Amino acid sequence: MDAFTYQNGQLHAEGAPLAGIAAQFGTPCYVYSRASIEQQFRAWSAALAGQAHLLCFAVKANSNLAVLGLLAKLGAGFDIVSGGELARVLAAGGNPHKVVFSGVGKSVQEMQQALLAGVHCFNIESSAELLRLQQVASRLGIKAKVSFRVNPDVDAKTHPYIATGLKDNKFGIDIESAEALYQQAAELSHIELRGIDCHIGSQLTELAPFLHALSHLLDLQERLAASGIAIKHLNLGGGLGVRYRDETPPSPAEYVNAVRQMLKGRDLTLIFEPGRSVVANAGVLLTKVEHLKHSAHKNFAIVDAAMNDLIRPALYQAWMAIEPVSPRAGEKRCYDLVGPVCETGDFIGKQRELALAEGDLLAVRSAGAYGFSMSSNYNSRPRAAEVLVDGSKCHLVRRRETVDELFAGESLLPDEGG
Ligand SMILES: Cc1ncc(COP(=O)(O)O)c(C=O)c1O
Ligand SMILES: N[C@@H](CCCC[NH3+])C(=O)O
Repeated sequence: MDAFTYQNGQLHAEGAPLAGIAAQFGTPCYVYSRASIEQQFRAWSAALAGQAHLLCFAVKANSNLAVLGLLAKLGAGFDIVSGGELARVLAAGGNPHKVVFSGVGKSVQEMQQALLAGVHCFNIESSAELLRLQQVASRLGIKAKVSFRVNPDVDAKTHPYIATGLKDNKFGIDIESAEALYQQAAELSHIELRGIDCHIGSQLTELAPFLHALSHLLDLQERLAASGIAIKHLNLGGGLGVRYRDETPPSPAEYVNAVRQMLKGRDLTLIFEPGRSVVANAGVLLTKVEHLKHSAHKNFAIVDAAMNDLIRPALYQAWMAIEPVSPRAGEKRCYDLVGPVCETGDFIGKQRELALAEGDLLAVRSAGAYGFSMSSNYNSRPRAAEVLVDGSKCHLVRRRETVDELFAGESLLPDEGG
């Protein structure tokens, strides 16, 4: 399902015209479709029907409270990577017992917060982290449930900045040395071994790397079982890709079916941590053309959204579709769409054939994942508003930041006079 369609020549989010949203809430503005988020999450759940599982939405992909709240109501668990994300999950009504805590650098304070909240599992990425967790847990008198994130040295065939399953990446434990670590953990008083975890990268468009990694995990599970360590769950992380342009990623059902085939006969709970595949295509970034700038060899459309609002093009050279909200007749030109930020890398899209005039609205598609959640205040730009559309109703789920808020925590030096 595509929630963003032209109706009477106007781009809509479900039943709401994007031009109306821009008029009401201003631009730049993120717009999400409730139906689209729910449909994608349900596609994952349906694929796992009849299999013991936990679906933990990766909060980093889109951490707006309203989005987390919708998913919590559908029974989602959450994959978090910070104390801040845990606080968001709790504020959105998420169940802490369905939370898995990932990330290479958990602080003492964050471990404590997660233990007290009663999270389902810590995904541990080093022996140093294991020993720290043992200390914190024993101080609190709580047993920490743990899985080790192993690095299976599998090429995810994605952008190098978002590949995480190769030996050179900072993530996970070399799968060769994992067994020794499980043995060490089994001796610790406040650690309870639960699972094996991996996440080899994001925006994967083929099944083979996932299944290759899974085969390594199953080998490890067998070796551990032979040495008396029973594993209850396998966590395959996130990573399922989406279509930005012409990619043809597997559906959640195709992916999950292939995994279930390989699991046959084993009594294991499956955990997944999907982020992008749930929300990317459920969101757009709405932006307005401020100026057109033509020279002999280049046409620029300067829009009011910039790299601080959406960093994916600048950071990964990511291609995001850009569509006019009210397509106009007239000559198309080849434009680079750039933001107002003072960086040459500040672009939203390059070489796009569009007919444009000042004041036109554009929708940057597939912006529901790693859009607002990666935005910043660079150039002292307040962060965008976020709107969640439900049918023809538009809910402002985060108001635009104000300039005063940007420096509210700052202070001038004390007066040095007299
Ligand atoms: C540990 C972990 N789990 C889950 C995810 C979510 O990945 P994706 O958005 O590709 O599904 C990520 C991000 O890549 C991650 O680092
Ligand atoms: N932020 C990345 C995905 C990496 C997620 C972090 N594990 C993106 O926009 O594609």
